[in-house]
Amino acid sequence: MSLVDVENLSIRYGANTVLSNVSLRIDAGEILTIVGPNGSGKTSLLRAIIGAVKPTKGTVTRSADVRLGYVPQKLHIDPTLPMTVARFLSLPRAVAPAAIAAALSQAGVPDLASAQMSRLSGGQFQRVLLARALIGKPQLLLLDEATQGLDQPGSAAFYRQIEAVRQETGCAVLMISHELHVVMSASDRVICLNGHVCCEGTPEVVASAPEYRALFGSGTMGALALYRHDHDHEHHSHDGCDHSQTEAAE
Ligand SMILES: Nc1ncnc2c1ncn2[C@@H]1O[C@H](COP(=O)(O)OP(=O)(O)OP(=O)(O)O)[C@@H](O)[C@H]1O
Repeated sequence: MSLVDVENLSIRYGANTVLSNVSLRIDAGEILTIVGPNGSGKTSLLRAIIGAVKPTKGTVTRSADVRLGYVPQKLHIDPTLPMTVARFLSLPRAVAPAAIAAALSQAGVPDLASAQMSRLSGGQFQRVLLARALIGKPQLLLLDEATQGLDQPGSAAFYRQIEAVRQETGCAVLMISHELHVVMSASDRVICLNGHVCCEGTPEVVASAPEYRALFGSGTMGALALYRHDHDHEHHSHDGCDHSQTEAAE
């Protein structure tokens, strides 16, 4: 059963078309990763899925009453503001201490309830954001480059936690990531985005696809060649890809 159906989605900001004719579905319980260079429309896609951006064209259909949990890329909290983790998790609505404890435990940081937000390490902070997303018992967890700023072991541990959460709760996960070599192994399916869907499939299929290699290179699963897009691959007319539009938008 699909939780979200995106059909022929296009998003334009003024004259800038950032997504053209993107279609995808997210099924219950699957881990789907979106990869793509900077400015390729990943965040815009995610924001359209949660309803924060209106499609210019196309539709986003969420299954009735689907519960979403969103882990943002970053959240700035004024370091001079005293606030415990438990208090933070009770904003904007009060949450029972047992629910806070359960969410923190699921996020892998069971002992942090009374810690000060300003004293958390980067990895602990991201897990608290994960705990916040888990409080509503989401059926779909959306993560927007949630490991930005963490070192490689830190992000690998974070993604293992995500897999554990999926295992425990059965939620589906949609994540955006630049750390392809790390998330690829944790994903059931990968979509490579560059204003349009360049290629998609299992991690193995995407990693060996010429479109993916053109974007990310092939060394260490592309990890060393991020963000380069030479447009040296060809699209066939039947795949509906139009790079001229994306390039004009960049
Ligand atoms: N609210 C907005 N108004 C105008 N332009 C926007 C808005 N949000 C994003 N953009 C532009 O749309 C393009 C795609 O941005 P988006 O954040 O979706 O890409 P991204 O793939 O997530 O990028 P990154 O990897 O750098 O986070 C960028 O050129 C960006 O400047």
